[in-house]
Amino acid sequence: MLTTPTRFVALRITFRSSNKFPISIAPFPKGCPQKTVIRASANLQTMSTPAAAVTDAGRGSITHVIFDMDGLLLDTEKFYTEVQEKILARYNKTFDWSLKAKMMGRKAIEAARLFVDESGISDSLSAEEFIVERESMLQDLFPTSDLMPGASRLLRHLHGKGIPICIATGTHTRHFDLKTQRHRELFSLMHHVVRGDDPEVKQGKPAPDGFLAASRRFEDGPVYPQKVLVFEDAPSGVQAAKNAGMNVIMVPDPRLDKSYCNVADQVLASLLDFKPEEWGLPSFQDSHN
Ligand SMILES: O=P(O)(O)OC[C@H](O)CO
Ligand SMILES: [Mg+2]
Repeated sequence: MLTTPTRFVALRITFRSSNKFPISIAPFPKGCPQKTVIRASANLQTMSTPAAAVTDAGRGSITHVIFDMDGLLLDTEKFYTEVQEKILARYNKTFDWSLKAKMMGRKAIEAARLFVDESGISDSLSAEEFIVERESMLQDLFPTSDLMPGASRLLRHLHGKGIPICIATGTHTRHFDLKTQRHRELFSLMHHVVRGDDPEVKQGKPAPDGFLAASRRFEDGPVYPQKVLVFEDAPSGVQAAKNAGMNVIMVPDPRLDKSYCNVADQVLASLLDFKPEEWGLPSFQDSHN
């Protein structure tokens, strides 16, 4: 009989080798064996992964960079959390980070279905009703969005060095416009933006659609996946980048269970910790310290 950790290992290997993406991502149990970590692992408490832990696959050969937006460039995940906590409180339930981890990064309707189903309120509130209800609250919050630490420095650096950059976000166009309205100049540095309601994004993250569309739209695209570096904060987004065959750096919220960090090639506590030269990109001239 298989032990629980071994069962997780078997699922993991089947999943990766078949190149399929899951509908939902189950976390590894805490303390999963080191051998299940196919790429670099990192403990969120220990900040950035040592350079030696970065795999060789795309290292030194990155030519293009794709950014996630919510929770990575913009501090917007807190708005979703706040609103969802309020809604669940009405049903005497709490919104926890295991549900948050599954929802983040996904298209709105996909996240909404997870929310009502997994919190057990689907008999009282449909996914569609949930979206309508949270919308009025989010509309007021999104225009106040702040940048995440290091986002401006990194985007300006890569753009200034001529590295093509773009965004692949699960957010639809109307929310994108609200969230970025205070940051138009910075976001204008992007070569292009692929949003969740883009016709080429048939399925949201963890499907690779958004990242593959983003790769195709570079001037010299489609770019060979191993030459692309993706920055993500969400488990579904990290998996989407891997499903697209790309390199991925995860910058997770520290409250996210560390078991979600095993898929990324590198895990950083902040964009400020990124060292471009580890990936063959021009190094920063400044120091953030
Ligand atoms: O993290 P993003 O940018 O793909 O956005 C996804 C949702 O809008 C928020 O989780
Ligand atoms: Mg995100």
